[in-house]
Amino acid sequence: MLEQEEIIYEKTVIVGLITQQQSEDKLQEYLDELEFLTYTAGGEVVKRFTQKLEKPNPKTFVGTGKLEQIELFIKENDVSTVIFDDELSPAQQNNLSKMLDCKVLDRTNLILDIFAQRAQTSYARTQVELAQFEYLLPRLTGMWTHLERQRGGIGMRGPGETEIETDRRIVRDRIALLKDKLKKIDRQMAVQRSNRGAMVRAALVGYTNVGKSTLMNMMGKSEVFVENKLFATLDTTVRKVVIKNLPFLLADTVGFIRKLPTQLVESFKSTLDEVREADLLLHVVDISHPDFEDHIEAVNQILKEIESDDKPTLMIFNKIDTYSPEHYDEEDLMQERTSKHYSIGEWKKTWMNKVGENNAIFISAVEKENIEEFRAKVYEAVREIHITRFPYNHFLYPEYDQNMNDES
Ligand SMILES: Nc1nc2c(ncn2[C@@H]2O[C@H](COP(=O)(O)OP(=O)(O)OP(=O)(O)O)[C@@H](O)[C@H]2O)c(=O)[nH]1
Ligand SMILES: [Mg+2]
Repeated sequence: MLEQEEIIYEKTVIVGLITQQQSEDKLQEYLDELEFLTYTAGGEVVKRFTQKLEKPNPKTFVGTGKLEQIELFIKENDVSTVIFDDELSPAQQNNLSKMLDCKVLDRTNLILDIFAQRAQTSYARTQVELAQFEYLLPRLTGMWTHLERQRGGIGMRGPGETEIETDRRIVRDRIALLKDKLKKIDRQMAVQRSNRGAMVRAALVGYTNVGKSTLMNMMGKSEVFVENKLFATLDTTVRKVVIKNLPFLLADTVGFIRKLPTQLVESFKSTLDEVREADLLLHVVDISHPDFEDHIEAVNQILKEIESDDKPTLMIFNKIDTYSPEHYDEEDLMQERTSKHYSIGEWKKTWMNKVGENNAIFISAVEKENIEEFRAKVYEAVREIHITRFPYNHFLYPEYDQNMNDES
């Protein structure tokens, strides 16, 4: 008999602020996401704490009263971890872990932790480790500042300082070593990429958990790890795909997220090279997610950061099978009709207007809805690039519907 592995989830509370830039609704969305991240990392959120503040308290992030509430709750409910929705400064992190006497994490921490948990290959592990050390380095300085203040400067220049200096040196050395290691792997990967010849290269990009790997499996008949958790994919997988005799390369890539730690974007640069060097992007969107438009924004922002925002792009709206608009009551004169009430048809019109009729596709990868249209539009987009690159074999690849019957 198979032994069932029991997963024990750590009891966790999450904390976020309502500020002028972050309305209550927005905060709840962020906290939903933070809760999903926590679950992915192995935590169970038992309570959310929120507070209205103009800006975070520089010492403790939340105000004193709120902190007392949190402390009490933690004691009474045996909570082991508190996670804050924004990046904490080294000082805040120190103060909070002392005062709350439990594990204190922030969003960056949590994401780094998930990446560390999920990194499979030595390449991914190296990239994550580098990001973790980059995150740690300024925090070692913070630890020192805190000791210095506590025990005073004079007479403290003994072992304390040496210790931290040593720690910092170790971390810096480690960072240099990891960067070196990555450089070597990068060179190998670049060679691999250049060996792939002149085939058109497409990359699946998008927010985490939208269905990129599911689509990849569907297209490439390959088995890529799919899971309803965040960041299932950390390594780029490239497969040769053939639609109607036209071969091209398709890459599945790491999912993006709002407030992605900068350390991660940097250390994952080489993974993201696959995106940077792609001829065509398939930007996958989970239309059933209430914040999908924010997700598109966040993805576009990261594409801009890696200088890939000007590539030909197909917008793939996935999971139409689970999309349901909010109910709109026409009798209710107080209620305004907004995009939350749009039908799939209305979204189609909106996006086709925005990006062009051929560049917006609405599908369900799981229920296999509209897959024929998806294949046709991807074929057309690849073909477009292909015939610009190889004008002489134009005739080999006719328009999609001219060879509909010739299944390949
Ligand atoms: N209902 C529904 N679920 C889907 C669809 N496509 C994918 N999913 C589910 O969405 C979840 C995430 O799918 P993945 O393919 O792992 O998503 P991903 O974009 O690769 O995620 P990361 O690698 O984490 O960035 C899985 O549980 C899939 O089964 C769809 O069309 N409809
Ligand atoms: Mg994936």
